[in-house]
Amino acid sequence: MTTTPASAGGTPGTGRLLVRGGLVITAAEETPADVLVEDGRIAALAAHGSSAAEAWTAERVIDATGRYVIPGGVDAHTHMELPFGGTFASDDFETGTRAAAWGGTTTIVDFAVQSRGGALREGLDAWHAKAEGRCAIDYAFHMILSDVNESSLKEMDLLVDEGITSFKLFMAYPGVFYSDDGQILRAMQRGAASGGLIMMHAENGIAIDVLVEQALARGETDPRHHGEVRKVLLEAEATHRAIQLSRVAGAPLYVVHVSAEEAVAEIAAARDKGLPVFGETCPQYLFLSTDNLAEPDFEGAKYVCSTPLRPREHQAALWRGLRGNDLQVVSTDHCPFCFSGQKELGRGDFSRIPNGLPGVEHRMDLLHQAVLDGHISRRRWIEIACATPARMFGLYPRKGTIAPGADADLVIYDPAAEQTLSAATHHMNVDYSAYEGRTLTGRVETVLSRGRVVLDGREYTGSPGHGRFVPRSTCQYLD
Ligand SMILES: NC(=O)NCCC(=O)O
Ligand SMILES: [Zn+2]
Ligand SMILES: [Zn+2]
Repeated sequence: MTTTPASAGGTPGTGRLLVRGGLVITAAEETPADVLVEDGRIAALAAHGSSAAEAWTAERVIDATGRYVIPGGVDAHTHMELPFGGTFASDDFETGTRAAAWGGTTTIVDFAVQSRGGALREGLDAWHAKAEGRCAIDYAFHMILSDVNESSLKEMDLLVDEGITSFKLFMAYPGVFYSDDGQILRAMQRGAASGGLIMMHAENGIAIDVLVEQALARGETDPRHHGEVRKVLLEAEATHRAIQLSRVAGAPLYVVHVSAEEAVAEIAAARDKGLPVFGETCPQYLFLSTDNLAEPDFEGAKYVCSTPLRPREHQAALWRGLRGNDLQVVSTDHCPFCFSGQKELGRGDFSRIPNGLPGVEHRMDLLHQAVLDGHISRRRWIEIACATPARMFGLYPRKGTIAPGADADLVIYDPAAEQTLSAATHHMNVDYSAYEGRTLTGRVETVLSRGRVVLDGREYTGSPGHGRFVPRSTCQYLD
């Protein structure tokens, strides 16, 4: 084990802190080691009881005996304050990043939005203004392209240069975020040239809108019909089409919020050919299903998101995809809307229910439960939740691992603590929990963000404005 000194930087003034006695888990290894933090960075690791570790002194020593010491989570898909369906996602950057910290996530990558007819710059400036001075943890941005034209294509290059190195396109939501195949191909070509990674919402939105209209005409207005019209075949078809377009453009492709077995199969087939195609899924597709969408008295609205929740049988393919690396990342797609006053906008018309689920607080814990349930290994947990999202989006090794020189974004995790998820106890600004009453084993105990303790033995010690914008390099998962 090395004891490399930290380079200058990080968070000056946070001093020296020592995490003693824990099991350090990264994507690469599990090591019983002490971790020395200096000025906001990892300074060194050394085996418990080694002469190097015994010689260390620090202003604060955290006893991690019986605990895991893991990298802070990297959630590469959040939507704080997203405008959608005439309302806004209910977490802003202050409440959303605080909830993320409670759940052991220390970096989010949120989506700045280009409005139709607007410039990328305007959208990016607006998102900087929303986030600056408010975040408890570090943050970065992707850019949503809602209007691919000559000028926005040119702007893509400028954004890559300033650390916005990924762009989301939508094959869904005609008239809102939707891009046609020609626009998609052009954006992919531009991304291929500049290193900007294209992220795809892969659902055939044109066909879905026909089915929505027909369903409503038949009087099928309940939330469960949202799942029925957004058919598996239309996710698979769009995934296939996106892959073919990316091949034509010579561009890598990252498919977001994959929910259907058939879509995983498309990604797996592309990867079998050696193509740079990657997939992300989310906890809601792994733990929830159309049974939730069918809950009576409009309760199913709590589970309306797109791509939609699928029948439970799809979950096995998602877990298999995560184990076999056909899917690389689990992000939350955190996009909360309160049941009262927001989800209720769609009473009598499921197509008016704002799309999205809360989840930024629970990703690390749900995936730890998946370790205990035998779906993934401990190291794979850290790989899909920390290391790979950091590499995929140009944040590694500053984020996503525990190594000398990395930011001291650390989580002391109690693998034996029991907790019950509930809206009464969560920290997200939303009036329901998608996991109400679910009992999990494992809980975040203490969290460091760049060496600063932001959660201290389940007491919140963070503050808005500690979190900084992190410009990203281009995708490192292709290296
Ligand atoms: N996923 C969802 O339902 N809402 C957020 C927007 C998106 O990611 O498509
Ligand atoms: Zn999407
Ligand atoms: Zn999203």
